[in-house]
Amino acid sequence: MARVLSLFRPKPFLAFVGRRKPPLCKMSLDSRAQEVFATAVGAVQPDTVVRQSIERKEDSVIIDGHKYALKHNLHLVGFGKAVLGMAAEAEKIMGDHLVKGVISVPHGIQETLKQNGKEHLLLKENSRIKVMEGAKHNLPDADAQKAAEGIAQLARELTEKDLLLVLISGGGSALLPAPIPPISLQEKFDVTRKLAAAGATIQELNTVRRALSFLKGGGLAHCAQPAKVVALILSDVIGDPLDFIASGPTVRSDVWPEEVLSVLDRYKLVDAIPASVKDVLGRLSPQREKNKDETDKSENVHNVVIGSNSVALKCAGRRVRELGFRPVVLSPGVCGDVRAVSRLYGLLARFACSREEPPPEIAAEVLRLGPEVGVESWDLCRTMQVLGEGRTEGWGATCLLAGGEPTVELTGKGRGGRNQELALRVGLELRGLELPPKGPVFLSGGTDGQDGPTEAAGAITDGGLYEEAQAQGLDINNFLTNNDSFTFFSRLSSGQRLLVPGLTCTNVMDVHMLLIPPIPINIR
Ligand SMILES: Nc1ncnc2c1ncn2[C@@H]1O[C@H](COP(=O)(O)OP(=O)(O)OP(=O)(O)O)[C@@H](O)[C@H]1O
Ligand SMILES: O=C(O)[C@H](O)CO
Repeated sequence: MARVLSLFRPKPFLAFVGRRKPPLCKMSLDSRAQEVFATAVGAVQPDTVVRQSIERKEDSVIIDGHKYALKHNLHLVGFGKAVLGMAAEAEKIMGDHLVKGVISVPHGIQETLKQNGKEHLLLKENSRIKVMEGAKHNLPDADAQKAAEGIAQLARELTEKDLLLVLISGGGSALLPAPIPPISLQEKFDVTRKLAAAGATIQELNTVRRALSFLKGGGLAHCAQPAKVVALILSDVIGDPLDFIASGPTVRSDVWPEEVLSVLDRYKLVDAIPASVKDVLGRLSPQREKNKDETDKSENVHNVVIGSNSVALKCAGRRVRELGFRPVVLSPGVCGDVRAVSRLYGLLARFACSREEPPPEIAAEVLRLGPEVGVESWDLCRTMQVLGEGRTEGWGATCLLAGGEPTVELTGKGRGGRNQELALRVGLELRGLELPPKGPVFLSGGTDGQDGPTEAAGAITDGGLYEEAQAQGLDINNFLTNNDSFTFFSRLSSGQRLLVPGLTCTNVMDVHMLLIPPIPINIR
């Protein structure tokens, strides 16, 4: 254990923050990749995104171009993994105009933030916001349900003079459970757990959650009527769909029982659903009725995405330029099986490093993979154009940036995560792409700092991975078959390739990075 822990000292990741940096020419590609990752994560810190989205002007605030008068009428609720830091910042900005608040945040988060030296993300002692911790292991529980009740209660008490600020981030669904009776919390949990285990997407999961909950799918905004509602949202879903992030509690959405049943049917779960769920779906959905309510005024609700994977990639792109690379952002929506995604990055690296005009088969395969990995042909063509220019016109080093959330089909019982598995697979794809002095480097990291049930956020690899592993007696294929990427990277070179930023307090899915060094003149 002591050996494993020693791997997790946040070494190079934070090593550059607040210190004089080594000159660019002395920084390795790996160090630059870590620095860019740190910038991406820094851009979407909960306090930063809230500060950037609220402009305080005497007794009013401007949010996304809308002005709201402050008359000691502001109430605050929130739910999600990044919400504590968001709430702390919002309270600082709103001062004593904030009357009262309730937030539902992950179990143990306050203690964890203290231990990680992140006190600035905690509420002040005399805060008017009540913090309720729950949803241990990201699963809805009685504590989270109590918090959801507190949040609903606060919303119900509001009048037309009030303004409700709703802070939302990933993990919000589990932190705001409010099953529609007669469904019990356990029954609702069982349905979503079975769906998740069967491989349902977050859109499918949240379609079902919205149908079974009072507060999701616009239910919270409805409770707050006739008050004005402003929701600040840190997105952890590809494409930033307001109605799916945390199951859209402030976004009116119709619930169609047929749609919910078709999701359950797709995963062969219709027969397994309890009578209470059938009962709720069988009746005209309360949410559907509620959404037809004439008093539900949508102009009273304003939803704003204040942080996302795109925001993180944009800032990362600026840092990439400072670090001597030409940035190209492929897409913030990379998804699909990790094998297809690793193949894509391998092909793009081959395309960029090709000594001559790359064979047309490479571009053709890249374009064929597009739909499988959620990337438009247009984005693939644009990216290949930049990579091609880098090669033919001597642009120097290039850095491809992307984001999203690929999936891993679990076949083994090892310890790992999708970022570490992706990095491992890309390392194999890069084999043989050695350029003097070093070939392309690939980084994949979860912006929340935690990749699956491991202490790492991801890993950094290059084409030398296979030989390095062999020399140390590690059989890569065995580790891959067993989904044991964390054990692999922990053992390889004393864990040096692991990316271990520690708790980041935010979550905008994953960041991928392919750093391509300049192609030497003699092989261009
Ligand atoms: N041994 C493993 N190897 C590879 N991937 C794994 C392994 N174990 C779990 N995973 C993957 O990790 C993912 C869960 O990762 P994680 O806990 O980082 O959640 P997340 O999707 O980032 O959720 P959240 O947004 O709530 O943080 C699942 O997609 C699962 O398939
Ligand atoms: O809470 C949720 O539903 C997921 O994190 C997606 O936002």
